[in-house]
Amino acid sequence: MLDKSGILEKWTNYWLGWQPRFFSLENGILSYYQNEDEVVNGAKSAIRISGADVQLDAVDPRRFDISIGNGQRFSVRAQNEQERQSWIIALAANKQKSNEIGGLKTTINRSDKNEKIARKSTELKLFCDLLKQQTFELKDSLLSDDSGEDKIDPQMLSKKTEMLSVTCETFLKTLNETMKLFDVAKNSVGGPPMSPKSERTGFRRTPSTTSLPTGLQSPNLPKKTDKTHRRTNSSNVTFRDRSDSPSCYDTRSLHSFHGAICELDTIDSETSKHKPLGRRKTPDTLSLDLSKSNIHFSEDSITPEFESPNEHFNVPEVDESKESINDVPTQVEIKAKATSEIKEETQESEIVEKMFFNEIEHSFANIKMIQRKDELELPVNQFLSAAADLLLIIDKLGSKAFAPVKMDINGNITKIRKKCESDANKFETLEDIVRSELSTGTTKVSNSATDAIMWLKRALSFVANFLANIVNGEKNLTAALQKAYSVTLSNHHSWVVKGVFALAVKAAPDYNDFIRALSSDSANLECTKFQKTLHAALDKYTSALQNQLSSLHSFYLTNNLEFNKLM
Ligand SMILES: CCCCCCCCCCCCC/C=C/[C@@H](O)[C@H](CO[C@@H]1O[C@H](CO)[C@@H](O)[C@H](O)[C@H]1O)NC(=O)CCCCCCCCCCCCCCCCC
Repeated sequence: MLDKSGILEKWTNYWLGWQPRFFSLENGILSYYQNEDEVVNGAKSAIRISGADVQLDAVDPRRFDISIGNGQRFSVRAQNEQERQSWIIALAANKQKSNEIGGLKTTINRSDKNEKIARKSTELKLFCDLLKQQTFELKDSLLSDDSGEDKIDPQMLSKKTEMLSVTCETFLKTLNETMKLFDVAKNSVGGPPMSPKSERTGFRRTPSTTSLPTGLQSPNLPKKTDKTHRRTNSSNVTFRDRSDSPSCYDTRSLHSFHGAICELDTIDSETSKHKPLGRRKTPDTLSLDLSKSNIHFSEDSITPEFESPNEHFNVPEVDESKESINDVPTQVEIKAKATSEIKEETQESEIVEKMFFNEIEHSFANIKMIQRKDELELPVNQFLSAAADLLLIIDKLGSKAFAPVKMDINGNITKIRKKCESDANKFETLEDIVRSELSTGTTKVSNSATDAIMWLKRALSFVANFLANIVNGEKNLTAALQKAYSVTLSNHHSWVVKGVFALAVKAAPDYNDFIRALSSDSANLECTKFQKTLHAALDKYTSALQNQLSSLHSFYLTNNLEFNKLM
């Protein structure tokens, strides 16, 4: 999960206005403290983010509001727009993750479809922000600097465009999924089905604000010409409306939500001037309550002060899932198990050939480190070949979302190889290469091999950590990746790359598909022997890689080469 902490200004009341507070987002809980020193004394308040809805303020680029249900919300301001984006991504990733873990439990009685739509909507908002930011970054990297010199770095450019294309693809995929969900939701409340053509493409023509299909438009919904009832802004997805009828899962609400998603760019922000919060009454607001995954009219949403005596921990109860009482195996099942065990015995000899680890030519598990003085060092060729072979698994997983990862690792392997080829010195170990750059003072020059080895080390640490999580029994790949990311790469990444990570993780396969990718097509994943053998091989591979990386990392630390510029 993308955890985050730092100072945000929180709206307190009209007397005190915006006050700096220390916020911490961890494991799906957003807590805040008077200041960082107060963390030891416990939070002033905390909310579970899975039950909250985050809204960007359309006017103030630093501000966002967090609705915590029952019409309650609080407002905060980041230091700048980028910092706000970074919080939004962290909140969205936490929300997404919390929902994966416990979302359905907390909303057991609510419509699954609406829950999904709500999540998709949050994701779309996030991707939209990411797209904008990545486009600006791309533009920036294409502009010459003040000296008039061309500062285009082809490798950097291609990395950025690759990441942008991942974001675009995921955005479209999510939009497509959202449209399908809408269609299902609408059909289930009596709306017309998609036309065969739009069904095929997954997209439909977007009704404009004034032209929702006749019959779908509520007489109470705002008319575009009616200035007093314009949409307030694009991000809040909140409408002014005259209606006073609260209604969950209302056909009319679903249609207006559909319109909202599709019209993000055409929404009028004229009426969106913000009153600072405090106790503010916003009568007749038609809002999309994403946390509850339903869309409702709240007649009277009072915004409480987060610090008022009424503010509270809004951590919804989680229903424990009930255990099945039907776990005792029947005689037939016992027999079947015995038969499959016999089969497994006979398959045992084939198992060994059926795994990624035996198919690759170069494995970290087979690397023999080289003794130098008191230290063991890493043989260049063996290590780079093992890293290159690791990428084969990414090919097998097949998603384009992993392209930036492949490119990054491949790029570094190539840089290191080139360094070896261009230098008359014969480098036996990776450490030899770094020592050579240390002696010439070139470790920090652009495209140095020292830099490439450092990033390769970081990428592989991520992989090793991810695999260790699997070896330790984590069966949720997204969780394994997120845990690995938070302890290895996250500290080195800017919020844009963190966003790309959040997207790439969405393309992660499920556990069985991953195991299948590590096996041959004919492998029997159910077979216990196969599982044990695979587990042992994975363990061996991971431990070897961890040892090698830890030795390389010590070398970097000793030589003060580990630096922390955010990428
Ligand atoms: C199950 C597979 C899921 C994979 C999900 C992975 C998602 C990771 C997404 C991260 C995207 C990062 C893209 C690139 C970021 C770069 O900006 C960053 C910095 O680059 C460096 O910049 C330097 C300065 O200019 C430059 O000099 C240097 O050359 C360049 O590298 N790079 C990084 O942060 C490195 C990120 C690498 C991420 C590695 C992920 C590897 C995932 C592999 C998973 C497969 C595991 C299966 C293994 C099974 C084996 C048995």
